[in-house]
Amino acid sequence: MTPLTLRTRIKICGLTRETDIDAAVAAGADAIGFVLYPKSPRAVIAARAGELARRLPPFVTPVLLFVNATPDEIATGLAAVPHALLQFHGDETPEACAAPARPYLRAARMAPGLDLLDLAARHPGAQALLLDAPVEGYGGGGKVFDWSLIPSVVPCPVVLSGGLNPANVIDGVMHVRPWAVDVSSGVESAKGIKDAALMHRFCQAVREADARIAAAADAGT
Ligand SMILES: O=C(O)c1ccccc1NCC(=O)[C@H](O)[C@H](O)COP(=O)(O)O
Repeated sequence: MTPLTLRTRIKICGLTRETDIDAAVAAGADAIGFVLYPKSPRAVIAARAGELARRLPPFVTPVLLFVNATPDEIATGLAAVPHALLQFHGDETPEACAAPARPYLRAARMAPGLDLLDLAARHPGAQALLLDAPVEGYGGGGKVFDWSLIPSVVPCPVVLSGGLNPANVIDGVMHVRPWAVDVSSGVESAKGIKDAALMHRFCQAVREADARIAAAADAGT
C-alpha cells in the first residue's frame, strides 16, 4: 500500500485508564485512541479523554474517535484534547469530516463492493484511511476482514485495523504493508481494559514484521 516503511506506526484504541496509557506508551504505541461514542463499552466522556491525554508524552498522538457525532460534540472533544487527531468511524459525510478543519482518519468498513479508491477520492482531506471489519456497532469488534479486498495501490496512507492481535499482526503487516496498525480488542482482558503484556507482545510483533520486511528488502526479494 505505502512505499516501504521503516517503522510501522502503532495505534492502540479504546483506552480508559491511566495505567493502560502508561503501559501502551512503554510498549511503544505511537497513538492512543479515545472512544467518544457513548454507546461503546469503551466510551469515555470528553473531560476524561482530556485527563488521560494529558498523561501522554511528546510525540505520542491522542486520537478522538467519533461515530456520527454532532459538531458540538466534536468541538467539546477538541476543547478537552486540543491537539488531537480525529477519527470518524460512523456514517459521516466527507463534508462533516472536513468541517472541524482538523487532521482526520476516515474509517472504512471493508465489505465486498466497497470502492476504496472512490472513498479516498471523496476524502482528499483525510490523513489516512483506517480499514476495519464491518461489525455490528460500527467498530471495535475484534473481527478480521479479508485483506485481499484492499486494492494494491491506495492513494493515501492506510491504517490496517480489525481483529489484529499479537498472533496475526505480523501477517497483516507483511501482507498489507500499511502505514500503521490499529488494535483494540486484541490487547484487552475485558472491554476497555487493556492488558500490558498483550500490548507489549503486539508492539514487539509489529517490530518483528518491520525487521522481516527490511531483511527481505536487503536481500532484494
Ligand atoms: O471500540 C469501540 O467500541 C468502537 C465503537 C464504535 C466504533 C469504533 C470503535 N472502535 C474502533 C477501534 O477501536 C479501532 O479503531 C479498530 O476498529 C480496532 O478494533 P478491534 O477490531 O477491536 O481491534
